[in-house]
Amino acid sequence: MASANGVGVESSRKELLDAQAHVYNHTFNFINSMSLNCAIQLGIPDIIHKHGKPMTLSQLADALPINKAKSHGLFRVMRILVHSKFFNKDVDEEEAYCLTQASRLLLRDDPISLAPYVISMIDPIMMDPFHNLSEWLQDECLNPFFTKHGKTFWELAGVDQNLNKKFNEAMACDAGFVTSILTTDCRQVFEGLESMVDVGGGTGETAKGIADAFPGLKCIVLDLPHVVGGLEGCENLRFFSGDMFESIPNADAIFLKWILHDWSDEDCVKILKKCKEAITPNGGKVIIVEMILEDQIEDEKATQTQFFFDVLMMVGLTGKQRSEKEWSQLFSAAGFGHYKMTPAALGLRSVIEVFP
Ligand SMILES: C[S@@+](CC[C@H](N)C(=O)[O-])C[C@H]1O[C@@H](n2cnc3c(N)ncnc32)[C@H](O)[C@@H]1O
Ligand SMILES: O=c1cc(-c2ccc(O)c(O)c2)oc2c(O)c(O)ccc12
Repeated sequence: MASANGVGVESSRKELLDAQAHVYNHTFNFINSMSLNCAIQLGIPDIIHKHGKPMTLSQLADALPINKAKSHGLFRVMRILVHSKFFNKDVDEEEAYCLTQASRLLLRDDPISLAPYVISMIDPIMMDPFHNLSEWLQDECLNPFFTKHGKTFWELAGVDQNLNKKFNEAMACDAGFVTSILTTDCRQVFEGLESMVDVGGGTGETAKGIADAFPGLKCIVLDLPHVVGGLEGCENLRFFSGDMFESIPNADAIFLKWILHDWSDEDCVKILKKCKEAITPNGGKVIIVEMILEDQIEDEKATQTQFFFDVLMMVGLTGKQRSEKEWSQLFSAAGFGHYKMTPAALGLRSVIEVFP
């Protein structure tokens, strides 16, 4: 209803238009992900890096295997990525593109490149299940991934070599950055250990980084046959094919990075009980690298990203992200006595040591 001076109409019209813009923005937020995927597929960060100085649109178009008649399309994709701070526009002379810290993390040959991670997560096999979310909420299936593919993610990764390779590379690319922090800022977590099993350690990059930093530490990577099959260890690192729900090799410490967030509370208790059986009595521990959902919202973007990961685990697997209270309930249910958290040791993720 119009107020006497019409302000009501104006503010309600502005509120309505803002709400409409909000709906449009969220409907097309995926274009950020798709533009990022496009830039990585074309190798744009590497091409700009190799150019050695800010690169104009025409120089970039000439360096790319694209149809030059579509250079304006390239401009429009780059405009999105400049807006989302993956590239800067240097305007000293002609407008030219340069890298930001985020796009430096997308350089293919960088030891901490996240390019493989983006490529894996934007793959249609991984993305399609999101279209089944509402259907899954109404059906009896395990998760939207199963609704879409008729298999669990681990079952499909066991038979689809391309999916398996892309995913393992995605997980591996997280290792370099994480181990550089774990073996410095969190060095005390590993000091004094003689043996450690990285359960679900993938292709071993994280364990290798830790084994290199602690030459006296005997490390084992336990993972499924389609992940560790054929992998060769080195001095103090070896691979072990098995099922963490069946048996975990004994060690002073069990390392669980991005494992428990994959699984339901019930499965996490099963895994943690197997870990408790495996750790050395009197001094053994479980080392967990995971997110800890905060109750109070401080950094909205970090919280949103953690919520993204939470829904990701619901869609792709049977897991979730957990608050400190939820973590402590799991530890208690698995028979552990106490825990020590190092919150945000790894930015969005924390280090949790759990003791019998
Ligand atoms: C999300 S990935 C994390 C990999 C690695 N920890 C990292 O952070 O990069 C989960 C890992 O658990 C492994 N996994 C799944 N089910 C398993 C099982 N039953 N026994 C052992 N490993 C398993 C997967 O093959 C995968 O390598
Ligand atoms: O275990 C994981 C599984 C998935 C995953 C599986 C099926 C999907 O359909 C999907 O979209 C994502 O994604 C992960 C991830 O993104 C991480 O950062 C760490 C671990 C995982």
